[in-house]
Amino acid sequence: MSSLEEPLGLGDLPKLSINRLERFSPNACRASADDCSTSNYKHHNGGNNQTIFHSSSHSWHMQGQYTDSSCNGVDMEFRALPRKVLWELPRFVKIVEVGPRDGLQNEKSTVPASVKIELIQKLVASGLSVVEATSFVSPKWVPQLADAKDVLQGIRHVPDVRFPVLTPNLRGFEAALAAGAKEVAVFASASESFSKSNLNCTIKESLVRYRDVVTSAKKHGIRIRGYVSCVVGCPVEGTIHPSKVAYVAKELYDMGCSEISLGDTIGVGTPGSVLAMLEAVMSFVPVDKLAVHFHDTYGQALANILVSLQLGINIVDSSVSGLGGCPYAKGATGNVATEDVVYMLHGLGIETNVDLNKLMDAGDYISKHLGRQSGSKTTTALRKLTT
Ligand SMILES: CC(C)(COP(=O)([O-])OP(=O)([O-])OC[C@H]1O[C@@H](n2cnc3c(N)ncnc32)[C@H](O)[C@@H]1OP(=O)([O-])[O-])[C@@H](O)C(=O)NCCC(=O)NCCSC(=O)C[C@@](C)(O)CC(=O)[O-]
Repeated sequence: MSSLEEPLGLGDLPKLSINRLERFSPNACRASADDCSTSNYKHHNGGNNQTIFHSSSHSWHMQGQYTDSSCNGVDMEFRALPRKVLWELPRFVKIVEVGPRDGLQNEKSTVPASVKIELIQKLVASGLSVVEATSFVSPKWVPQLADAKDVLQGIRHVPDVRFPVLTPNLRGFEAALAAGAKEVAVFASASESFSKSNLNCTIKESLVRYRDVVTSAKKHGIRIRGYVSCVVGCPVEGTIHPSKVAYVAKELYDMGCSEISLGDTIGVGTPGSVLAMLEAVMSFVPVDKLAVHFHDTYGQALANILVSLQLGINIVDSSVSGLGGCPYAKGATGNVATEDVVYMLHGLGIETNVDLNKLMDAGDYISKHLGRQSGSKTTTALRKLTT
């Protein structure tokens, strides 16, 4: 065996003392409630009670062993680490499930309305409180969602859940309203080329249309979400400058959208490019009005979500089983899988109100219908353990 293949012994780690390594274990400092003060499970950040570092977490490393006051032998520098990483995270993240819309709009075969309705009911049963149900768009452009009215009819009795639907223009808004929609979403782009291929109009023209939709929605007391797509990259134009994203986000916010979802439509973002984009947008739109929407083409979505949470965002879009892609963005894969997001958030001690097992059942249901394996790594791993 070459030295590279040999496992490292503790003595090979000169920078970490053995004491430190022992403490970095689930059983370390068990008696922390007695030995260590737990008084530091308060939230800092000027009383912002959204931040985390609380004892109700599921993670061993947050169960009480790290405190400010003296705990015999515990290295201050080491104790600072989880604080540094976790301090600014929200306690609760609202997940906006977009699988039935963003996911199924991209399927080659059209999924029957009855299956969509059952999927939505299963998603709701898992605890999700916002499920984007469908789109009132041209059936010529997106035939997969031509049954929007039937889907909305099928879920109209489901209580206490928000079901936003996409509306590209006044016509779509009126159709959604007639079908019983209580919440709609308009979707602009930060890329001129993508706006033209997705909406057949310029960014400015789309904003004019959306102003009409928002005005009408306000009259009817309908809540409106605004999307910005291509927030870091466009399939035609390549890199998108953060200032373009900030401009469109601000326009949508100023016209009355209550929440702005920032979509990395082709999944090219990294924590670096996402950070720059979010900084620009946050100069114009309050952070509590922002959501992030990552596709996982390059496997960066969870990292991008984490960096977004660290900046204070607490609304995350995702798609059960990682369904999706984008009909106008060749090669773009699905949204980040909701199961993977929930697994990560719960691992960080962040609440979601979502039951992971029930969510995986919903994912299994639609994956089985589509005749393929779940796109969720969490589901794949956990199912292997139980079969
Ligand atoms: C925007 C339009 C409507 C303009 O469509 P258009 O072709 O520019 O305009 P048009 O007015 O000439 O309409 C063409 C046909 O659509 C009809 N029409 C017109 N409006 C509607 C409507 N609301 N509902 C039903 N039908 C409609 C209209 O009546 C006409 O029918 P025809 O006369 O040919 O028989 C069209 O381009 C369209 O529907 N595009 C689909 C856009 C779409 O759904 N894209 C996928 C969304 S995904 C996304 O944007 C990204 C996001 C949000 O997921 C975030 C991310 O992932 O990053």
